[in-house]
Formats: sequence, structure tokens, C-alpha cells
Amino acid sequence: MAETTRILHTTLIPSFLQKPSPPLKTTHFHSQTILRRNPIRCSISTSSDTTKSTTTDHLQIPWGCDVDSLENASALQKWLSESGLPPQKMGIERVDIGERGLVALKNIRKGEKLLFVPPSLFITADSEWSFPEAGEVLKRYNVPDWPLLATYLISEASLMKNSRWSNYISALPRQPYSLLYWTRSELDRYLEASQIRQRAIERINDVTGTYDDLRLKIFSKYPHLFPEEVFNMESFKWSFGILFSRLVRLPSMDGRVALVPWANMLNHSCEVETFLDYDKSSQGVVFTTDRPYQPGEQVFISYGKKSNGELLLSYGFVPGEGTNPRDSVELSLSLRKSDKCYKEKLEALKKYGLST
Ligand SMILES: C[S@@+](CC[C@H](N)C(=O)[O-])C[C@H]1O[C@@H](n2cnc3c(N)ncnc32)[C@H](O)[C@@H]1O
Repeated sequence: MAETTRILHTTLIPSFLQKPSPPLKTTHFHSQTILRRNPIRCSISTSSDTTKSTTTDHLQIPWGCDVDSLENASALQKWLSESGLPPQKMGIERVDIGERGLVALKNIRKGEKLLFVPPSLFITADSEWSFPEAGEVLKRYNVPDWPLLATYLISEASLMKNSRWSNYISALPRQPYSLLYWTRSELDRYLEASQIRQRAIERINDVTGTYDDLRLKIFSKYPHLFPEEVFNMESFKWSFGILFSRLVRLPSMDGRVALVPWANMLNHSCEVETFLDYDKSSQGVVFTTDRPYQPGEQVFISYGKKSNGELLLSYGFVPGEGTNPRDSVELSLSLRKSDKCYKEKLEALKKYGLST
């Protein structure tokens, strides 16, 4: 999966909303006459937990499915094989770790390459828009990959069956596990004394700020392309939640980021060290197993050597207690220049790779 922290800090925070190049001449939108968007509807929350939300109105995303639902899984698998995914040794099933995941249907050897998802099935910043004019506007404003992909996902999702990605989007969770859905009091209560609390607050602020920027500088100028009933804070929370938990960085494609249907169904295990990447020889996204699997066993990849806090921050889960050898906590140490052993302490810190 992509290293979201780095991506956010390099692409989301800088002021990406530069002045656009000369205005678009196109003002007629043929596609819109046949494609209809599905607005996000309001429902009244029945929750009695006052710590949860400051408002009783809860906006519901009309696309996707329940986080543990297999209802759209067979349609997804059928669509993928009709769209060029080769026959697989795994299938989507309910699993103990990660709710849904890929499970071995046959014996899988250690060192075997699996998946082979072709690039035609990737969603990237270059994917074709069902509303090409909307994509052109964002590109004229030089919107970077992450906010562009977040907007693209909402645009396609709102078209429901009319999007070419409808089978993929229908199988995405309606509410991905993500700290973006936690309220401030939940962050304060459950992440008290953890540095992840501050990083979560910053991330929530980044997402909110990105949406506000897009709305102010682009969406409000093109309401016919980006209606507020569809492109709003709730849908952005959803799309960023999907990107944080599913966007893959592909080292062999120059670090390109992509949503890779099917590969997206793999859950993380701290016990494996195999990563997704593009394989030039087979021209698809693969991973190589580093252990054998028997039929019925869940197949895992690694989302990276991350601490429990980092996994929670990006993917919304924490591995079972004591199962993550990479778990760590950050400690802030300070060293005063007036300390009479300042030089020696500094040397010692440097020796162990600790920065000051
Ligand atoms: C790339 S998706 C994997 C497929 C996902 N389980 C699904 O059903 O769509 C990443 C999400 O899966 C879940 N997940 C992955 N690995 C997990 C693990 N080891 N324990 C718990 N949840 C996990 C988390 O919700 C995470 O945000």
C-alpha cells in the first residue's frame, strides 16, 4: 500500500490550486445529458451517544456495501475475469482477520507469483473520466494525484451502474475503517498519550482543508460538473478513507499510485514480507508468496513495516496484541546545550541513528 504520510505531505498540503491555464472553451456537456449522478441523502441519526457527533444529520453514501458484506463479491469477480484478470488461485471470502479477504482455493507454493492484475484495471490519475470535462477542469488547475483521485472516485461512484468501475465501487465499503470518521472526543479518549492522536488530527485537517480548497476554488465555479449534493465533505471523507486504506504505490512503475481492484482485497499480516508491485515481464500487479498456503487459508501481503499506530492511522486497524514485531512508540528527548556532557550525549544519539 502507498506510504500515505509521505504522499500527503508532498502532494496534499502544498497549495496545489494554482491559477488555471486559459479557460476551457467547452461549455457543452454531452455526457451529462445521458449520465445522471446519485446525490448523497440525509438521514437522521438515532445514536444517543453525545460524544459521537455534534450534528444529528448524518449523510449516507449511496454506493458501496457493508464493510463485511460479500453481496457484491461475485459480481466483482465475474467483472474482473471478463475484463482481463487471468484465472486465480484465490477467491473472496469472509475471513477472521480483516472481515473479507482473499483465500487460497488451491495449494499455493512459497515463491509463487500471484494476481497478475493488468494495467487496464488500475485506477490512476490518468484514468478516463465518464465526465471528461470534470477531469479537464481539475487538470487545468494542476490538482495533484491524491485530491484528483478522490474526486474521480466520487464522480464515478455517483454514476452507479453507468460507471465502468461500478462493480469495483459496489464492493468497496460504504464506510471504510478510518480515523477520518472518529470524532475529536473519540481521538482524545482512545488515543490519549499517543502521538498518533496529533497525526490523526493533522490528517483530518488536511482532508477537510483539501476539500474546502477544492470547493472554494473549483467546485463553486463549476457547479454543473461538481454539484454539492455529490461533492461534499461526507463523500470526500469516504474517498480519502478508501485511498488511505487501498492506494498502492508501485515502485516498478516509478512510484506511481493506483487503486488496483482485486489486489485491494488482500489483508495485511505482520508475519509476511511480500509487497505488491508491477511486474514488467508479466505486465501486471503481482506479489510473490513468502510462505505456502493450503486451500481455505487466508493469503496475506505486507502493507509495510509499520507500527500499530501507523497501521491505525492509514488503514484503521491494529494487529492483535503482541503480533507486530515492528510496533514502536515515538519518544521525544531533549538535550540542552548547557548540559556538561552535551557532546558525548549527542555522539551517542547519532551513533544509534537518533536525530536531534
Ligand atoms: C486493502 S483493504 C483489504 C480488503 C478489505 N478487508 C475489504 O474487505 O475490502 C484494507 C482494509 O482491510 C482491513 N484489514 C487489512 N488487514 C487487516 C488486519 N490484519 N486486521 C484487521 N483488518 C485488516 C482494514 O479495514 C483495512 O483498511
